[in-house]
Amino acid sequence: MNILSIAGSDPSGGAGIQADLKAIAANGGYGMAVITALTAQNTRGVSGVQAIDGDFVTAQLETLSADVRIDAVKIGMLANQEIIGAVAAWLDTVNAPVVLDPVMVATSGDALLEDAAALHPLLARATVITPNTAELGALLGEAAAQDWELVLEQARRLASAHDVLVLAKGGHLAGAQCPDALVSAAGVLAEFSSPRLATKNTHGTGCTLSSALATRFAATGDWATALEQAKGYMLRAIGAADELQVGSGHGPVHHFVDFFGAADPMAAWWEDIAPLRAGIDELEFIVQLADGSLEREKFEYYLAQDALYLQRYAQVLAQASALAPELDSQRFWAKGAGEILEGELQLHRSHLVEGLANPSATTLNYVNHLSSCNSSYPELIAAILPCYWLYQDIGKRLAAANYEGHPYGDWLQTYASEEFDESTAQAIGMVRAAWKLADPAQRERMRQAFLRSSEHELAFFAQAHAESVEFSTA
Ligand SMILES: Nc1ncnc2c1ncn2[C@@H]1O[C@H](COP(=O)(O)OP(=O)(O)O)[C@@H](O)[C@H]1O
Ligand SMILES: Cc1ncc(COP(=O)(O)OP(=O)(O)O)c(N)n1
Repeated sequence: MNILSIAGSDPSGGAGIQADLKAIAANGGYGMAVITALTAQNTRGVSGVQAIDGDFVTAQLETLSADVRIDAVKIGMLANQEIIGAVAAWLDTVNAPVVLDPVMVATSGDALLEDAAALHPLLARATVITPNTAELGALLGEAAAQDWELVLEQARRLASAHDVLVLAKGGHLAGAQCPDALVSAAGVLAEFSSPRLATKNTHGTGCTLSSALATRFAATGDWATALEQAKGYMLRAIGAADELQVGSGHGPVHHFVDFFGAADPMAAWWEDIAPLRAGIDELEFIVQLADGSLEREKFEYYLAQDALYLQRYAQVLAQASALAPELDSQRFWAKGAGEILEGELQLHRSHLVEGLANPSATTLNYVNHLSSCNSSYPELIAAILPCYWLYQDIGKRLAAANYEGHPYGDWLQTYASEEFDESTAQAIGMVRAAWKLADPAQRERMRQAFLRSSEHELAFFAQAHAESVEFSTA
């Protein structure tokens, strides 16, 4: 997908054309750039602006569109009326979706456009306009809204006045959440909210979000989907902004967080439990399960406890779904809960002759640990993860040991399927994403929740043989 950014240059690389090209590439597009203005700018502010001649902006645009197919256009800083006129005239000659970020003022407070009203001829030519609260107010000739209801109301009026979609953004409001909504003259079409991250490094968020939105729309053809994806990307990029050390003011977001973010914490956690994993492999229960010599009574004891555990685990997954910050993770955890209730528990019951037993102390300890994490989404999913990851890991070795006529053959196969691999990879990805957004204290609580659950897994496998487990990863 070829995405054109028409915008100003920010030499610090956090906003403007430089941010646009990074965000377009990070979202899978091929970025192109027509420059409207040079700024002398760093993370502390703008010290100068030199606009490009309107005729030369036209020359850049016409030369490009004479040769290259353009799948979406993102417009940022336009500096003055002459450039706005040049861009508006060129837009009449092309047929591509247009995301217009009506850049007026930088985070530092410096003006980047002479007059808000000058943008009016462009508004009806755009497909989506992405004003922040100050820009939304300025386009309507009103004060900036201070609450989300008024932002949505102003966005609806702007959409109606110019027959355009408006992306209302709540980044500048107070509160723990940052809501964004796609608004038409008829009202809100889609709304996505994210936690407000505690960082001063938000330089270029508007440029980045609008470029990601244009790119994701070119790829998906659906504005709501594009916004959901762009917002998720934005959150990850802001979440990793502090990893970069650029300037002493408002630094940039981490545009390539998905490629070059900090060393993978999940790999470190997996290493932390390496001795524990080796301990599980050596348990009599696992060894005998693999070679088929495990007494049926012990297998049934384990299965009965596991069935009790899974009933509770399904509730914990449902709770993770309820706490999840966005749709993909809500769906994933809810689906996991459903699969346990409809699939896995059936398999257990098919092996059990009698009704379910009472939970053992080991089982209760494990589910109590999960419950103790259930008010914090990051900690809860970190506690949930070992049950996916360790079973997938052990499942591979058990499946390899399976043989024709193995007494527990169908059970050995369950955790070695491609579907389970996929679910485990997704669960790891979601914990990793939550970790990236967490502050250091919360990251440590997540790690502890993961380690404790891993210990409970070891104890759980050991209980049928009443093997004593003295293990701590602390
Ligand atoms: N501290 C933050 N935490 C999470 N998201 C943020 C934060 N600040 C801005 N955003 C998001 O960045 C995007 C750009 O928003 P905003 O800051 O309102 O626009 P602009 O950069 O144009 O002033 C929005 O999706 C907003 O929710
Ligand atoms: C050259 C240039 N263009 C736009 C901006 C403002 O960008 P924005 O994404 O609104 O980011 P903030 O800096 O306001 O967060 C800019 N500074 N320079």
